[in-house]
Amino acid sequence: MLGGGSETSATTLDWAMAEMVKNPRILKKVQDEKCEINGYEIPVDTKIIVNAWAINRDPKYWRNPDCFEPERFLDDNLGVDYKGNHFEYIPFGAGRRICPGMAFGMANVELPLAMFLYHFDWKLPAGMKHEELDMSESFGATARRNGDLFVVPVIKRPLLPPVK
Ligand code: HEM
Repeated sequence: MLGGGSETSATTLDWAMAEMVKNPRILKKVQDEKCEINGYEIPVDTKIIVNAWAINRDPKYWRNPDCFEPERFLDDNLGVDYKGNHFEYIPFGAGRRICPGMAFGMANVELPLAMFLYHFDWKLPAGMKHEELDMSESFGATARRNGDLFVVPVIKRPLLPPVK
């Protein structure tokens, strides 16, 4: 393992340096190279934040991007999942810094949501109409709802059978 790991890298470095000093044009080109991505020059120490919010709503990739249409993910042709393989949908990020808690996060969301929907029906309070529900977001590390959500649970399938 030591031989396989050190000899190979040392020989490659050795030859790379030999080729560079023998070809000064290439040496200079490599030394002059700066970090440039898609035509943008990225200076050292730049902090870059990926705007996942905008990417996940980009009309170039999403039909009716601002509409709640979860059925879009059932569409076989879409073939997009949340696991970081499809860059147009990155709720957990992608690449080597992808969210390491993805499986835990999914269980944390899916299980309670399934139980909320299976055991209860949900109504809005005081005769509020569903189209009146305020959906504005607040700014922050996560896009939380602007105000608290008030909903009235109506038992549909109790956890325990009714006592006789
Ligand atoms: C629905 C739930 C969750 C969502 C939507 C979510 C989303 C994200 C996103 C977008 C990132 C940034 C990824 C990137 O930089 O490309 C991230 C990073 C991270 N998440 Fe999550 N996350 C969730 C749950 C969790 C849970 C349950 C844990 C821990 C138990 C967790 C731990 C972390 C950590 C440690 C990082 C930083 C990883 C790094 O920078 O290398 N997350 N998450």
